[in-house]
Amino acid sequence: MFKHDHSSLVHSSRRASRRFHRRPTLPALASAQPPGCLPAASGRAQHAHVRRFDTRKPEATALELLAAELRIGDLERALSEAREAAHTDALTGALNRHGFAEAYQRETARSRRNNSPLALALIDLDDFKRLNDTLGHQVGDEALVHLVRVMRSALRPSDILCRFGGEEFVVLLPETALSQAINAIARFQRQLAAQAIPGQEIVLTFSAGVVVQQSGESLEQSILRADVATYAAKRAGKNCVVTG
Ligand SMILES: Nc1nc2c(ncn2[C@@H]2O[C@H](COP(=O)(O)OP(=O)(O)OP(=O)(O)O)[C@@H](O)[C@H]2O)c(=O)[nH]1
Repeated sequence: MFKHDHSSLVHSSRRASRRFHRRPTLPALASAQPPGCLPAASGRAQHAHVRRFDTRKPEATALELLAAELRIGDLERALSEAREAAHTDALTGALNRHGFAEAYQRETARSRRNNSPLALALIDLDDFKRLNDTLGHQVGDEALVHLVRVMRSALRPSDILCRFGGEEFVVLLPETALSQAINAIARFQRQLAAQAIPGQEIVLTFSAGVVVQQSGESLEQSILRADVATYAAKRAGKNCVVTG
């Protein structure tokens, strides 16, 4: 009986000790007591508490650091996705106006620094309203995606492509003189004519106005000249390139 009582005391003491050591190892964040404050228990418990603080704190810190690093990684990914979304047209993946404005600043600065020509083309799909009206907006959207895909494959990787609005796109061609820009856009025209919209038997055509940025000219002024040239291309019967 006595022996039994003794062993049960030992067992209950060991169980208490195991329970104690199984407690969470990140206590400082959630504890009602300030760090280092000893519980109102026996001297034995106080001793255990001090030991727990001394030996487990480095472990807790490593876990906290790891959790913080993972969280920072998540936040960086979310930030990069938000930045991308703010600069990109959701339908086609081309830059939107905001993204284009940034790219334009970068390219005009480079063009000035290197004294190299910077060409700009305004591209406006022909009879897009008719396509929407006859085949529906869904096919109209697919046509826009198709246009951007073909344009990407036809142009240089360094050329910058922006959906300016609706069925109107702007392409910035760095280090490109006027005659080279006309050739590039005409090549794109030929490639587009050779590829129907996937699942449809329709090819797209567009009218384009091409300019080279003049010294001291703003983006708005370049776009206006390109717009006048595009309008001239429409009046000339569409599916052609006019310079401004
Ligand atoms: N499917 C689709 N259609 C769009 C989108 N944005 C604009 N449009 C349509 O594009 C059409 C543009 O019509 P218009 O400005 O008359 O131009 P167009 O029919 O191409 O005529 P031209 O430029 O003279 O050849 C309108 O019907 C718009 O609704 C879009 O994101 N998706």
